[in-house]
Amino acid sequence: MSRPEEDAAEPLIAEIQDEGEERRGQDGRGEEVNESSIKSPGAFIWILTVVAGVSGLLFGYDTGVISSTLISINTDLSSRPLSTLDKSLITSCTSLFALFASPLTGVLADQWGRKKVILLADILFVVGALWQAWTTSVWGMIGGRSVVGLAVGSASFVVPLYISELSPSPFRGRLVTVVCLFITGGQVVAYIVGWLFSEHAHGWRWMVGLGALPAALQFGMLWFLPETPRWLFKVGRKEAAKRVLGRVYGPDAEMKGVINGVLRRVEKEILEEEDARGERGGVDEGKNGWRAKVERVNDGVSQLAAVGGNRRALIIACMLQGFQQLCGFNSLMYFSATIFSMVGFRSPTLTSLSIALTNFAMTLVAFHFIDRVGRRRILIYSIPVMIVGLALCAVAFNFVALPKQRASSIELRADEVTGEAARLWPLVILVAMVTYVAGYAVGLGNVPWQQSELFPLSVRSLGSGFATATNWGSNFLIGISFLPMMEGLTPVGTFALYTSICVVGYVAVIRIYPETAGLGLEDVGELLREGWGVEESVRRARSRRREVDERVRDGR
Ligand SMILES: O[C@H]1[C@H](O)[C@@H](O)[C@H](O)[C@@H](O)[C@H]1O
Repeated sequence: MSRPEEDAAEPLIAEIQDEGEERRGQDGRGEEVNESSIKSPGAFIWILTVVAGVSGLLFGYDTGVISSTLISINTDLSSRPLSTLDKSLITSCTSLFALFASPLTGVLADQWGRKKVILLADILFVVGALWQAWTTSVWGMIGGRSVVGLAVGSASFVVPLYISELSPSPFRGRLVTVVCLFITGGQVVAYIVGWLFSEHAHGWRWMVGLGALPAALQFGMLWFLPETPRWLFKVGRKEAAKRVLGRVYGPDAEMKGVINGVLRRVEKEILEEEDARGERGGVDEGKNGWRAKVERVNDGVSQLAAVGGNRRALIIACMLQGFQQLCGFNSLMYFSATIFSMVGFRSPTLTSLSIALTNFAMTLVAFHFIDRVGRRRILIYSIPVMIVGLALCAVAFNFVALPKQRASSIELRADEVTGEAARLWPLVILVAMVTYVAGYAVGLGNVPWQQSELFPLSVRSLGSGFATATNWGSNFLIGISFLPMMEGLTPVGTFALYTSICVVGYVAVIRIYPETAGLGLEDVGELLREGWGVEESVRRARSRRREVDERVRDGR
């Protein structure tokens, strides 16, 4: 965290206090009430979300395109066919480098600001895409995919953070979900591009190279967009923070009160944090230079572990990100064509498009409901659907006569599976998988990306970086273990294991994940200060819903 360089905004605090005081309701939470009366996010915030969301498109595209790339490379790299080891390394190096990038750029996002990290990710996306398109060797490809991994790792944590720090709280969930729409949309585009280019000689070079285009476009557009008001305020640029909030909320008089309310809460959080740091004997914010920076990172890490509220936020964020991956979804994303081929579908690539399309379509449903229904409730409704889908898959695999060949072979044909089972049970598996993916996309596929709202400003970036690293670590684990598990544990065992992971995840969500929908970013920290805050959050969410219903009924 850099030293606040005071700008000409000294009177601002007094102004904030006066207006904030004026607008606070009897319950002392007036700003929250004001924000909830905003009807729509406004054009500026939409433009900003869409431009930032392009990183999600790149994330989805680069992770989705690999399955068709691998089957189109033939002998183009190192003048030989790809071995199983080559394929595993090319696929998994992206998640591995993403895993390293997220906590690292979590530190950078505090020191440079959120926007500069997105710009850095764009440069990496362009370099990685062109590198892959031009490479002639397997190791060159692994190098290019690793650079893309650094880009995906940085973008996947900083973009939700950027959007959530800019969004008015009633729309924060939906606006962050736009990123997930871009991710899942990017995966659909990748499947389609893969299918279009797979027939062309060296078409895979286009598949991977095309990723440079949106990144370059985003780089150009992002220059004109602002830094987040929370980060600006944190580094002492209070007037700039106020100007950005003015663009987010609009110029009218009522909004002035809302803006001051937001600034007031941010300031209160910063002051409380400084007091706590003083008591703990933390690093002097006035110091600069590398040593002080490293000390500050150490201080951030120990704050995350030692302060109860931060620790709880970190546990919840990492738990959700871990379950998002360990429930096995990406084994379908990466290997559904292999599975559908194994169980006898004649056109496995086309069948696997149904997985990507369901994922995208149901993320649209999440987009519609996430703020109305709430994060916690949406998980409570959707995880059981995943459990049913996975359990049905495990049962159905019992009745499919699988060929004796290795599960990793994609060359199997339907006529190797005989009898009635060849017709009915593969269809049951398809329906079960689509059901599972639908449940996933509505809840677990996107709720964990709301992670930034769990952390107070002082550790928001670092905490989100660690949670994103948990996501990529678990993603890596699923990617390398799926095919061996299908062989060693059998498909029934593999899907039964994913089912039990979902059951554990469900219980954990019920016990420790509070409802954060509709709360101001600064209120979430208060909720987690003394405990998990589940009951209190559910009570508050109920009363907020009642309030909105009444407003709708009265036509306000
Ligand atoms: O939120 C996204 C989304 O659900 C993607 O489809 C999935 O591939 C990613 O791993 C996940 O983080």
